[in-house]
Amino acid sequence: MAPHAGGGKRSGTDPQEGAQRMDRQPVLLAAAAAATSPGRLVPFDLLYADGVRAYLARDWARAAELLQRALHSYAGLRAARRACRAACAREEPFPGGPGRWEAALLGPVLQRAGCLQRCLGRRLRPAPSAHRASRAVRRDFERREPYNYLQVAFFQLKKLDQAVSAAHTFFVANPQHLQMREDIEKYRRMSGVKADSFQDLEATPHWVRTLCRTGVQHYDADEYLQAVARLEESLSEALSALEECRALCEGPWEDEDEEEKMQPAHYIQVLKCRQQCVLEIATKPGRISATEDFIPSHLDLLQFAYSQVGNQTLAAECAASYLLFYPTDEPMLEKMKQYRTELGEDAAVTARQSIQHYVQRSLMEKKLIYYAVEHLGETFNDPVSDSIILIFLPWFHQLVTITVVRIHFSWVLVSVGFLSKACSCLSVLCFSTGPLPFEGIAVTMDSQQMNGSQRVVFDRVLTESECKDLLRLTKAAGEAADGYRARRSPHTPHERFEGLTVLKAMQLAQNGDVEWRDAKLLLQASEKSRQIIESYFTPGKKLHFSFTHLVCRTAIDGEQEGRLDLSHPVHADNCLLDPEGQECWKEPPAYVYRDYSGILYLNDDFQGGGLFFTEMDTVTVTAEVHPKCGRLVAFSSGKENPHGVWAVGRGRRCAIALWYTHSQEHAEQVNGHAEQTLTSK
Ligand SMILES: O=C(O)CCC(=O)C(=O)O
Ligand SMILES: [Fe+2]
Repeated sequence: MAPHAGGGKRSGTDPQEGAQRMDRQPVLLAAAAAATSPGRLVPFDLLYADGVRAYLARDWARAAELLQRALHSYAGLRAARRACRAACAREEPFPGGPGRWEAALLGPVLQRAGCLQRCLGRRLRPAPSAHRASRAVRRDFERREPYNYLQVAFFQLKKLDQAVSAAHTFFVANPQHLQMREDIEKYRRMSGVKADSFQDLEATPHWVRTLCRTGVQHYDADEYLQAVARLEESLSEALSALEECRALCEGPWEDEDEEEKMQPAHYIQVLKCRQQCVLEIATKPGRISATEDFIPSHLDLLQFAYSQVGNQTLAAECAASYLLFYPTDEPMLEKMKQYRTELGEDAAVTARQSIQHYVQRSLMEKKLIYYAVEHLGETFNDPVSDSIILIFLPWFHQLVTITVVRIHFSWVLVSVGFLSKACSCLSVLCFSTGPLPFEGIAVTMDSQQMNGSQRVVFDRVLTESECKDLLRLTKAAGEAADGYRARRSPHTPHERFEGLTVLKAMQLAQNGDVEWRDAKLLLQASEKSRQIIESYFTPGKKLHFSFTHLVCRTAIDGEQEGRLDLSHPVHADNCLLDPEGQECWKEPPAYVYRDYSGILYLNDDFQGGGLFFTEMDTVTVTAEVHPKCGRLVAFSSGKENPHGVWAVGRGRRCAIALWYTHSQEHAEQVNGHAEQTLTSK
């Protein structure tokens, strides 16, 4: 059975565009046919066009070879650009005083142009201009279209594992592609397909995470030599991931000719995007210790591991590097003192150069952005969390105060389409989060498996009998004398909607309409979810209840025929989605202070009602969650997590919707009061 019988062109742009160009340039065609000589990169669009021709002629072996070479050339070209951008970025001057800020912003623009041209000229043979593929072909590569052809070719060649990894790689970038979804399902059912063939060949090396995890495992097992080796590797991977992220901040270029003529406004966008990279690398990718961020926590563990294997010099170097992030960290300062004594006062102890460079560069780029905010009317919503801001003290405080007063917090979100793209690659790094505070709970899906960031599914948060009790609570509340009845859903005329808050549950218990035990269970379930979500996403940083709502959605019989709407339209929980503008406005009436959302499901005996996540366009589905008793889905409440609920076609779907905030000011008091009342019962 062929996944695509007929093997015709299925989607994407026509690579024959490249072929037309090829006809006009026979010399390059010869180059495409020739073996790649060292240092020579055959233009990827030519290889692609040849590959697709072979594909259409059903010459599978040649198609596979050419398409693979096209991908290889494309990767080589990107690597050359990355290397040049990195090299030219290093040349960007660090200004010395306030008078030179303007020059610092404008200077690099001019300098880079020349630098990039020279660098690419040295690296790319034939000349850089030969590598300028048409926009359509570039788009195909961005969408991983060559893998779509490749999987068919491999399948025909009976190279099943390669077909599967090509299919998977394509699917990761095109999760809405139904045909490929079906093919993947077919592959999964085929005997002879290994589970580990489902690899994303374009992913930030998946082994980074493995490295990091094994590093921590060795550390936990007191195997410090091995721990040091693995942690050093994963730290250096993180730093190169940062370079990669920074390089991606500068593209994709609409027109590569533009690349050499970068405008100041674009440079500022690039700087903002790079700040996002700092966030993605230094914080979000996950904490390997309970409270610190990715890079500093590596340094902390390394510092200890080196001291255990007797290398005090390197231990001291890691401690000094760590202090660049947390300069007032008492325990580390204490250790530093100890290392100095052990090594002798004369020994020079300095932070690692790579870490110094990272910290200094982030700081300087942030300064440039704030300069632009202040003087050039730029807006900036600083993505970097307050723990990282410590790096920027004391300078940061002073500047923030001035800036904040001047612009009255009117920063808006950075609207750079490529930003999320550039940075999403990093959220797959070592996502090993804080330990869960309860036994028996399983993480069923993490952000990577859900194709997004800050998303997770836990199972077994409630037992079957707890779900039953809570469902009984919803029934009893619905039947209560005070008319707490289901109304038509605010979201759809085809469903009824009942909502019960913790406070309401208590009042009903007081009236004897529901059981105290069940009302108490509602509170306990919310608190348990809060603790799970806090320890998973924000260990060490308190999450308060913002709002808790036990919601049931019931299909109205006889009103489901031909229904096309959703039970809950796609939305983000703390901002107003604007799919056309690819924006999400963090302003009222959105609940802007909500930081994390959770939904704890109670049942699955209904039809439809799945929760799904989309891209900002609200139509490209990236992940789905099927409700069932005890399943808790949690995610950050912002624009990175637009979500909706499929129509409930039959039955009643109940779940506790939970929202949390870091802001004490917006914390819901009800749960606190409820707790006092209920614990006294
Ligand atoms: O019930 C669900 O699965 C999601 C509900 C939701 O997104 C909301 O109430 O904001
Ligand atoms: Fe929501």
